[in-house]
Amino acid sequence: MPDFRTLDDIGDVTDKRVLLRVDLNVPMKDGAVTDATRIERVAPTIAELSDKGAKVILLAHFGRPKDGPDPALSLAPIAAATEAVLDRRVHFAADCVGKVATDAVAAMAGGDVLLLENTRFHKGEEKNEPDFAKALAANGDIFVNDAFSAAHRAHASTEGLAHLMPAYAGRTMQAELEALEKGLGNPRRPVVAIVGGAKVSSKIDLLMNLVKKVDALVIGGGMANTFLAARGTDVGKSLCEHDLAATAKQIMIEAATAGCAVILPVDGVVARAFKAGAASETVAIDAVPADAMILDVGPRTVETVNAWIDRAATVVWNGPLGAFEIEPFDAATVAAAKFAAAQTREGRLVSVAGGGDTVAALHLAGVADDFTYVSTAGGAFLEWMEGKPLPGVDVLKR
Ligand SMILES: Nc1ncnc2c1ncn2[C@@H]1O[C@H](COP(=O)(O)OP(=O)(O)O)[C@@H](O)[C@H]1O
Ligand SMILES: O=C(OP(=O)(O)O)[C@H](O)COP(=O)(O)O
Repeated sequence: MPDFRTLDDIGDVTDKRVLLRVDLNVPMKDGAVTDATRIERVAPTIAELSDKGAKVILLAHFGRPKDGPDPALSLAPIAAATEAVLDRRVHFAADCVGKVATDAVAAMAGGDVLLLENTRFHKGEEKNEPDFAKALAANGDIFVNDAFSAAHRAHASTEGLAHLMPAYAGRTMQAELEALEKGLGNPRRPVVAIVGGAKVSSKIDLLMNLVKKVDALVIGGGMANTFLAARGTDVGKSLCEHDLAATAKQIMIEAATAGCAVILPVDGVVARAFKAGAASETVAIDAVPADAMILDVGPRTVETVNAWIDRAATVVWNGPLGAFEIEPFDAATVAAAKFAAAQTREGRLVSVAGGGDTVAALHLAGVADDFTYVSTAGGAFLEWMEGKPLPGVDVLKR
C-alpha cells in the first residue's frame, strides 16, 4: 500500500466538488499544443472521477506569469486540447477564484469537467498564501493532486489546499512515484545524469545534491552556458545566467569532492538569431563569436555524451541538449536520445527521462516508447532523485 492517500481511499464522490490539480504546462507553438503527453497522463484520473459522478474542477498553472493575468499564458486553448484528449466536454472559467469561478462551479452537474484559469495569475499561488488557498478551497469538497511534475512546488494549489480538505494523490501521481521507485530506487551504477534545458535558475541548486548521487553529470542546453561562463569561457549572446557563476563553481567543487565527473560541451552550434532558417555554424566552445548564441551542443560533444551513455548502467535525463524546437538545433538531443534508446532496447541500459520539453524532444526523436520510463516531470523528478522531500507529495502522506 502506498504511504500516501490515493483514489482508492476517496470513497463516494457522487456530486462532490473535486478540486483536481493537474499539470497542463505543455509545450505550445502558435497557440496549439505540440506535445499532449501531460494531458494524456492526467486524463485517466479526470475520467475516473467524472465517471464516478464527481464535479471535476481542474486547477493548473501555465508558464510563469510575472505580474498578474497575461492573455498569452491563458489556459483557454488548453481546455480545448484537454477536451480533445478526453473526448468529453471541458468547460472553462476565466478565473480560478471569486465570482467567475464560483458561478461556473455552481452550474456544474455530477460528471462535468471544468478547467479554471491559470492559478499563477494570482500572486498568492506561488507564495502559498493561506487566503488564496482558502479562496480556491471555497469551490471544492475534496482535493486530488495529480500534478507530480509540479509536486516540488509548495504552492497554494499543490500544497496549501491539502491542509484545508481531504486530500488524495491522483492516478498519475501514484504511477509516477511507483515507476520512479521501481526504476531508480536502487539504481545500477554507473549512474549518468544528463541535464540541459533553459530553466537554469530554478534547477541549478538541485545539481549541488545530484552530483553526490550520480557518477557523472553531463550538462548541455542553456544550463551548460552558465557553467562554461563560470569557468571563463566566452559564451557570446547565449542564454546564460552570469549571476549564478558562484553557484556553478561550487557545484563543480562538490562534484570533484564526491567523485562525480562533470562533462561540459567542447563544441557548439551557434547562430545570430533563434529562428527557422537562421544561418548556423559549428565552432569549438572557446571560439563562440561575441554576437552569436550557442543553440545546440556540437557533434564532438555528442560523441562524448554518447560515450558516457555507453558507459552507464542507468541514465537519468532532464532538459534538452539544445533548442530542439527549431532545426538544426535538435540534432544533438535527437542523436543522444536515439543512442540511449538503442542501448535500452538492447537491455544494456535503464533510461529514465522526464520534463515537459524533454518528453516532446523524445517524441520528436521517435524514441519515447523505447526509454525504460518517461516521466511527465523534470525538476520534480530530479528533486525526487536528489532525495529531497516533495511538498506536494509529503502533504498527502497517511
Ligand atoms: N542552448 C540553448 N539556448 C536556449 N534555449 C535552450 C538551449 N538548450 C535548450 N533550450 C531550451 O530549453 C527548453 C526546455 O527547458 P526545460 O523547461 O528546462 O526542460 P523540461 O521542460 O524538459 O524540464 C526548450 O524550450 C529548449 O528550446
Ligand atoms: O514544466 C514543469 O516543470 P519542468 O520544466 O521541470 O518539467 C512544471 O509544470 C513546473 O513548472 P515550473 O518550473 O514553472 O514550476
